[in-house]
Amino acid sequence: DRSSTTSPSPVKAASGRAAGLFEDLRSLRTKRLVYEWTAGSELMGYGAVRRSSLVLADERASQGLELPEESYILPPPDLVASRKVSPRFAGKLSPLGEGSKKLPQALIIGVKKGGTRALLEFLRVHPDIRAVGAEPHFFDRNYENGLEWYRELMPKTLEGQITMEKTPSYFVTREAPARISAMSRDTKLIVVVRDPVTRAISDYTQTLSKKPDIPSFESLTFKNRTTGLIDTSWSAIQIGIYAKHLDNWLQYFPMEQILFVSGERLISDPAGELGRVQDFLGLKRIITDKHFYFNQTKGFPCLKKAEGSSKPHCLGKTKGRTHPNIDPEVVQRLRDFYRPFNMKFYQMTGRFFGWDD
Ligand SMILES: Nc1ncnc2c1ncn2[C@@H]1O[C@H](COP(=O)(O)OS(=O)(=O)O)[C@@H](OP(=O)(O)O)[C@H]1O
Repeated sequence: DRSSTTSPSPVKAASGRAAGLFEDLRSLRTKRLVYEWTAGSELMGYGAVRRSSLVLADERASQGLELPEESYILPPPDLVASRKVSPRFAGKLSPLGEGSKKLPQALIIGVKKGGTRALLEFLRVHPDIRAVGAEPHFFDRNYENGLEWYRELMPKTLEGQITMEKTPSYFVTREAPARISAMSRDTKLIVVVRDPVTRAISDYTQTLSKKPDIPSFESLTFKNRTTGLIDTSWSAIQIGIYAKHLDNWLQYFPMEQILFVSGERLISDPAGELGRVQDFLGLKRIITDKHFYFNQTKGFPCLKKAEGSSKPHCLGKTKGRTHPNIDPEVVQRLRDFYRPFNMKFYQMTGRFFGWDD
């Protein structure tokens, strides 16, 4: 039943437990900030763009809003629906265009710069997964458009196929858990996490590529460089406090419904992480080692054959950028800052991600 809206008691139990764990965070020096973050943060807000923003890239750029990755700007739904069956859909959709559009049963909700595009592209190889290429931003920016609008964006699926989308900002959107739970409390959630320090630098590198005149990473990191006080209102820093964001999700979803993928392992052992994801989604392990090769030039694993194609496929040039060198002292200060939050996150998820060696 995908229309139920109330939470079962296990969710409450899980959230109670999480709340307890999170209480420990109060003892941290950062306590005051943790609680300030929940209100009025740019991250928690939505509604900057209420209309279908997916095709308004230029307009959004002029409003200073973040653009989706170039090649993933979605064409209008009508165009998608009327498109002739391409080789991309080979074996998944009959030439008659059979199947129906369903709301997603699984979502990649984050984190920004975690490796979400790689995960989605790899998952699309599976014959039982159909995914939207663009980021719909439904549960943050486009919620007012309604569920029918959202469903229209989805590809047609046949019986047994799983519909998916990825929008990395959901993980830090305060309203997202309640909204997703209202769509279906059975939604499976996947979070690709990455060392928060590297993630912050990656995030900064992306912003820098669009706005070359922004201040240095080092100066944005601190509220006051002399005292070493970190500016936790800077989104590049805030997104990496995974334990705090996760706490919000646990108010609506039990831990068993959330899978954490290691962004680092997704690079060093893509087949291993994909195995876990396929298990979590209840799918046969079809994506294996055989699907990947390590591309020396790219420096990343790539697909031997992309979805519906016979050609090798690496992610685009915005994935796997060279990061600027950051003052090692600043990196160390950030490591110290994140350590307790990382520990809490390992404790909550039951997985050691190894960011704090
Ligand atoms: N196979 C493969 N190829 C290329 N890149 C890979 C791959 N696997 C993971 N990554 C890492 O993905 C990082 C980008 O993360 P996201 O796709 O989540 O970014 S975004 O939030 O959607 O913009 C990107 O971050 P940067 O290295 O900082 O560019 C990559 O490190």
